[in-house]
Amino acid sequence: MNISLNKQQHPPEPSRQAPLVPAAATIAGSDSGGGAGIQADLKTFQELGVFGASALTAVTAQNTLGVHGVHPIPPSMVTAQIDAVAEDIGPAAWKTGMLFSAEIIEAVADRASFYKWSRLVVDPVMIAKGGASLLQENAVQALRSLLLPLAQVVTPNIPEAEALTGMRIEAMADRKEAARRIHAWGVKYVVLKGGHGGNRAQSLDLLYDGRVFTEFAAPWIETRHTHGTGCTFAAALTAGLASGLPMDEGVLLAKRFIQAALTNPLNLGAGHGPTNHWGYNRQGTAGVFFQTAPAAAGEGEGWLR
Ligand SMILES: Nc1ncnc2c1ncn2[C@@H]1O[C@H](COP(=O)(O)OP(=O)(O)OP(=O)(O)O)[C@@H](O)[C@H]1O
Ligand SMILES: Cc1ncc(CO)c(N)n1
Repeated sequence: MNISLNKQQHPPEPSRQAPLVPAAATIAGSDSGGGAGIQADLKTFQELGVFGASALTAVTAQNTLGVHGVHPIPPSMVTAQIDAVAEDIGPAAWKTGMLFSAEIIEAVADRASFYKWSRLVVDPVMIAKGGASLLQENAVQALRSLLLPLAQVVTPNIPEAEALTGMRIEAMADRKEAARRIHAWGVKYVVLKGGHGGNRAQSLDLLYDGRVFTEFAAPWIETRHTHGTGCTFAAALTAGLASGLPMDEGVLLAKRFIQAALTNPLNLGAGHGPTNHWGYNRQGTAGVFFQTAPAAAGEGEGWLR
């Protein structure tokens, strides 16, 4: 029998039938330990009923104790993966995670504007939990000037927001000022995550749409199993947007998902263990509070669901 590995002469006819599930794609690095990066994204998509596609930006040798090595993918290969997914699968939402270099950011921004993605979630990954750098220093500027203006939403943690804006963030007023500055670069929504906020009573995330601040708060969970919380949170938001949720409901879904994923740890690894991606569907979660600010006179304040 003759087996030919040659490329097909004609691309297969794309299906004209409506897909049974929404699709989303992640442009991110591989975490060999399975708790963060592309692995966390795809597991989260799957748990939330969304088909996951991917474009790999880097391979990391990594576990719960640290990052042992980083091998970036050539930018042209990142572009080729995005084109392959965009032209055939047509995801309803895209997410970026570890992008590593200014060259990869340029390639991704080029594709984002070419395909005019309306639902693009940018998680500005910079440093792994153990302290290893996942974004070269000279790439922060590229992220800010090339990618953020094309994003629907950006999800920095506090150190990332500090690196992007160059300001110190301590009080709530600083968080709001940072969100305002980031929003001014053209991104439609900013979610400033509070996992690094130093408040051991609650974890509070702030959504800013250029007009109103919405707070999403949940009880703080004392655990060392926090590897990949940022990736998982942004992936859940991406899945929500791919499923047609408006931004505030997408953030609420993400907050509930990460709360459940932190609640029942899997006890894997000796360091920062992975979160439990099954938690949301197996255990569910309660106690995520939301309020719009200014919260004066109780306007728009309350339990969302
Ligand atoms: N111990 C905790 N208890 C409750 N919620 C938490 C805790 N740690 C993080 N979160 C929540 O998890 C989400 C991710 O936040 P975080 O600020 O930790 O992201 P990150 O630093 O980008 O994660 P990573 O280190 O994986 O990149 C946010 O919704 C945050 O409020
Ligand atoms: C590949 C990868 N992406 C993102 C993070 C951030 O958690 C990580 N540790 N590794």
